[in-house]
Amino acid sequence: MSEVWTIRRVLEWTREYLAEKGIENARLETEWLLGTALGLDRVGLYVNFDKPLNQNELGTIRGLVARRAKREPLQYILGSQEFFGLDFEVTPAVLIPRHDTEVLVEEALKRAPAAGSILDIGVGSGCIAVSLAKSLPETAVWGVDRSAAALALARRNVERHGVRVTLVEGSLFEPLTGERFDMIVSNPPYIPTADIGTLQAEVRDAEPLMALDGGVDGLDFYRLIVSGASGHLAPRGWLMVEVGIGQAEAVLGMFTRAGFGDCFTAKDPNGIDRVVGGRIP
Ligand SMILES: C[S@@+](CC[C@H](N)C(=O)[O-])C[C@H]1O[C@@H](n2cnc3c(N)ncnc32)[C@H](O)[C@@H]1O
Repeated sequence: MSEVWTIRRVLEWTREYLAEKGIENARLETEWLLGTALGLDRVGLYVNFDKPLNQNELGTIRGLVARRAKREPLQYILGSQEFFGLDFEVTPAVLIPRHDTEVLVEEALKRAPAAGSILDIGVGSGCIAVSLAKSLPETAVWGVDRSAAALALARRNVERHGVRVTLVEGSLFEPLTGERFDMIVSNPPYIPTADIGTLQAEVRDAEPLMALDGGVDGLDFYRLIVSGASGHLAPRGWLMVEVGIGQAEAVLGMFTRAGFGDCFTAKDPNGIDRVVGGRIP
């Protein structure tokens, strides 16, 4: 006799299965996965609790749940992540936007000229550049990344949100000869190479190494960005970067030694110094 799999039954079974696999928010994640597979929001799932699912629907759900059980990040499976109130497409070509990075956008918006120019180094999904372009429609926003696959996705996110961002491929300032900006922002790779193996499986095995590895002490990109920025900033131009836990002091030291003034740090919602900034004289 074939069993009847209702939404309620699949929800319960999947929640238990994912919890056994060590997924922390198994109930919530189950709802997201089923909702995506069935094209329903949370309320839609609940009002259809007793609806039996057909073989096609069960097959789709099985595929998504198997991916999550193998610790693929939920955002890659769902194909999106919210950042600064906007929905971004994400694929394994890019780092999943983190809410901590919103502090960098907030600090940039406090200081950005209304109609200037901003460069985002390591644009990835485009979450920072698109958020800035959305809030500053008169500003020329640029994004650079070494990854062609990341840039292709950033381009889709730029189009999705109807903004204008100039995207260029290359390493750091290399494709930007002769260009100067009123502000440079960056969330560069900052994990020390030796720590990458100790990261959560979802990050270590699924997110691009090129987005994570910051060299032996994690600070390689800050050295390169701080030393190169003055050649690409307009007078009084700001540089601001996201930093990892415990890196703010070292990065602030690089800013002051390089002659940046009005230096500051800003904390994320957990009270961790997350942004370092300053401007050239
Ligand atoms: C930590 S991710 C940040 C992505 C996105 N800006 C965000 O905040 O979610 C760093 C990005 O820097 C890019 N990247 C790594 N090395 C680079 C380089 N030498 N030049 C330009 N971009 C680089 C990676 O491809 C990745 O997209």
